Amino acid sequence: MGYPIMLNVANQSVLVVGGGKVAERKIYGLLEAKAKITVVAPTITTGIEQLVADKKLIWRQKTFSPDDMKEAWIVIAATNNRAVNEAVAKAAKPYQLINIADDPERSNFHVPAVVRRGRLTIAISTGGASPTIAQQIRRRLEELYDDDYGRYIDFLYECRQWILRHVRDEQKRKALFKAIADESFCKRGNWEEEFEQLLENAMKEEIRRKEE
Ligand SMILES: C[C@@]1(CC(=O)O)C2=NC(=C\c3[nH]c(c(CCC(=O)O)c3CC(=O)O)Cc3[nH]c(c(CC(=O)O)c3CCC(=O)O)/C=C3\N/C(=C\2)[C@@H](CCC(=O)O)[C@]3(C)CC(=O)O)/[C@H]1CCC(=O)O
Ligand SMILES: NC(=O)c1ccc[n+]([C@@H]2O[C@H](COP(=O)([O-])OP(=O)(O)OC[C@H]3O[C@@H](n4cnc5c(N)ncnc54)[C@H](O)[C@@H]3O)[C@@H](O)[C@H]2O)c1
Repeated sequence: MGYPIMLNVANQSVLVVGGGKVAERKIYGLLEAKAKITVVAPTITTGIEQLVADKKLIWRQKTFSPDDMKEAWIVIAATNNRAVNEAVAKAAKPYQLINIADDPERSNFHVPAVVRRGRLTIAISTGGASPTIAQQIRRRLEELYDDDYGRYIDFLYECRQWILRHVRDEQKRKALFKAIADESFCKRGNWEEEFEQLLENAMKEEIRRKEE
């Protein structure tokens, strides 16, 4: 059973061995997370070519050699050659994070299907049982949690920061966090106005208590 974590890969070196369809898909996910990507492959897809032209990553046009792995924190082997993918697995140091596209057993992490909505991230893994099912579940969740929901999550983030900075009373904080995370609050849709109203009521109470 995998241990799920959210990895901060911003500005970290990632090596992708292979430049085909699978490599391209993983690269898009890595770029979203702002990783510093090097691709080693004799040929690349037109999608990856475009990323090279836009200076989003570095392409070394060559076949893999173990030296390519020196700087990398994360290594993804996605060539169409089993022996090459195996050579990548063999060259990995114990502290490197490694994903072998055709050999989950030799990988020390798997890539889940992902839904992103603002600050919300939902990752789906079937533990190697069926990537196709992971994709199906992603599509269902994408319908359930639409872009509007992402805006709501980002609104909650702003509120939370404000509350943490300005509301001292712990009970009051908790009550506010709970109120804005309520399903009916989300559904009514007047988030800003209702939040202000909630704050006003909370502050009134504070003033009244001070006067007593
Ligand atoms: C979720 C997703 C993320 C991503 O890759 O970004 C992902 N695979 C996706 C799609 C997909 N993969 C495959 C198909 C073709 C249909 C089919 O075979 O079912 C499709 C569908 C398609 O392409 O449409 C084939 C396949 N995949 C693996 C093997 C090797 C093996 O199992 O031995 C083979 C056979 C290769 C062969 O036969 O040669 C292995 C892995 N694929 C994983 C992740 C990891 C386990 C995740 C989990 O268990 O949930 C794991 C272990 C390693 C890894 O790569 O991290 C992404 C969907 C993203 C999305 O749409 O949201
Ligand atoms: N994990 C997954 O999600 C998933 C999904 C489908 C397929 N697969 C597996 O992933 C692998 C790649 O599939 P694909 O469809 O992207 O293949 P592809 O044929 O589209 O691309 C293969 C890439 O590997 C490169 N390559 C070949 N030899 C190389 C070497 N010695 N050094 C560096 N690069 C080299 C090629 O230049 C090409 O860019 C296959 O083994 C396939 O079984 C995995």
